[in-house]
Amino acid sequence: MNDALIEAGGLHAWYGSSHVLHGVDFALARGETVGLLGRNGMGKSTLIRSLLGHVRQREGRIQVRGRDLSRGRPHEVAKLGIAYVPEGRGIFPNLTVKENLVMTARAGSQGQRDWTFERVMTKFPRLSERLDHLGSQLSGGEQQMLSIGRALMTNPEAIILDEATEGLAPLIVAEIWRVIGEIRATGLATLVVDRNYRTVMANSDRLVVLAKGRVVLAGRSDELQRRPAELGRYLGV
Ligand SMILES: Nc1ncnc2c1ncn2[C@@H]1O[C@H](COP(=O)(O)OP(=O)(O)OP(=O)(O)O)[C@@H](O)[C@H]1O
Repeated sequence: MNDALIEAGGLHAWYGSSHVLHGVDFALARGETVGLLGRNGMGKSTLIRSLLGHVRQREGRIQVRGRDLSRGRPHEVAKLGIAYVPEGRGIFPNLTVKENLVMTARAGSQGQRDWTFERVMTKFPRLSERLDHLGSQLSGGEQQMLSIGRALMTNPEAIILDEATEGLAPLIVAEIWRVIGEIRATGLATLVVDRNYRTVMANSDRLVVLAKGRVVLAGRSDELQRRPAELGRYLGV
C-alpha cells in the first residue's frame, strides 16, 4: 500500500513574474509529522499553498492519496481530507465559537466521524468556556485554537498548520503545541511551519528545510538535530 497522503515532485510556483518555488519534491505519509523550516520568505507558505491548490501559477506533479491533483483546486484537496489552518487563522469573526465549529463539521473522506464537537471540546477547554463568544471577541491564542478545532471538525487525514503559534504568548504557545502533540498521537498526519525550529524539531518525525524555493536539507528530525551547523547555515541561527 502506498502510504503517501501528499506527494509532490518538481514543483514550481510563481507570483506574476516572480518565480518562488524551483522544483520542490515533497511527501507527507500517513501518520507522520513533517516540520517545514526556512528563513522568512524562503517559500514555506507558498509550498503549502501550492500543495493545497491555492497558488494557481504552478507546475509540477501533486498527488493526494494517489490521485493526480497537479491542477487541483482547494476544495478538491480539502475533500480528500487535507485540512488547512492558515497563517492568520481564517475563522468567522461574526459567528460564535460554537457556530464556527458546527458549521465546519462533516464526516471524513472515508466516512469517519472520529472528531465530534464533544471530542474537540475536550482538547480545548478554553473554547468550551467561550462557546457563545463571537470569533472576534477571542484572544489571538483562542482564535488559533478555534481554527485548529475547525480543522479537526472536518475529520481530516492530515492537518497543515502554517505559523500556528505566531505572535502568541509563551503559555499559549505551549498549549497549542500540547494540542498538536495530542493530534499527532491520534495518528493524524501533520505538516507544521513554525519559526521556533527547536520546537518543530522536537515535535516532528521529519524536517524539510527550504532556501530560496529549493529543498536544501531534509531528513529525520533526530538525525538533523545532530547536525546543527548545517541547520544553522540555512536557518540563520
Ligand atoms: N501573494 C504574493 N504575491 C507576490 N509575492 C509573494 C506573495 N506571497 C509571497 N510572496 C513572495 O514569495 C516569496 C516566498 O514567500 P512565502 O510566504 O512562501 O515564504 P515563507 O517561507 O512562508 O516566509 P514567511 O515566514 O515570511 O511567511 C517571498 O519572496 C514573498 O515575498
